[in-house]
Amino acid sequence: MADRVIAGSDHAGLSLRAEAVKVAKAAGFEVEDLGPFSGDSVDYPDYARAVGEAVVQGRARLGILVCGTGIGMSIAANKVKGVRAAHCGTEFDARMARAHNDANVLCIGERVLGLGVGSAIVKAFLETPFEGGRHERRVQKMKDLER
Ligand SMILES: O=C(CO)[C@H](O)[C@H](O)[C@H](O)COP(=O)(O)O
Repeated sequence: MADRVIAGSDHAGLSLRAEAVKVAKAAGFEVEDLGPFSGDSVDYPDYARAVGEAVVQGRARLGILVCGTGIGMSIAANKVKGVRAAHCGTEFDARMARAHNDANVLCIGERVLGLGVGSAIVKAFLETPFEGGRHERRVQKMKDLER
């Protein structure tokens, strides 16, 4: 079965979400795109919840959330038990979020990053594996905080 990514945004993240979907498909992922599909104003917590729950339920291995800044999405997604959402502003952030934190949801801001930098961050997030080792213990301690 193909590796799966699930994506969502609010109205402020439509264009970067579309780019993220293209990047994920080009990297070989099967993509589920939860929308929205018009520019009407919507509420980011609704999409953060939908993507976060889908990842935790195993419908996709990784999630991508885009809003204006990425901040609201990350705050909301991290309230879903089992989500480790990382708000990333650089490719280095994205690589470390996967390699060290085993982040399962990427949160990015279209109004801050634009499409070029945003797409590069998505690519870095999707292509970086979790390193394990000493980071396993730390990730487990984060999971313990949820109990
Ligand atoms: O949640 C956010 C800020 O942390 C997002 O950037 C939203 O996209 C933003 O708040 C939406 O703002 P708008 O004025 O309703 O377009």
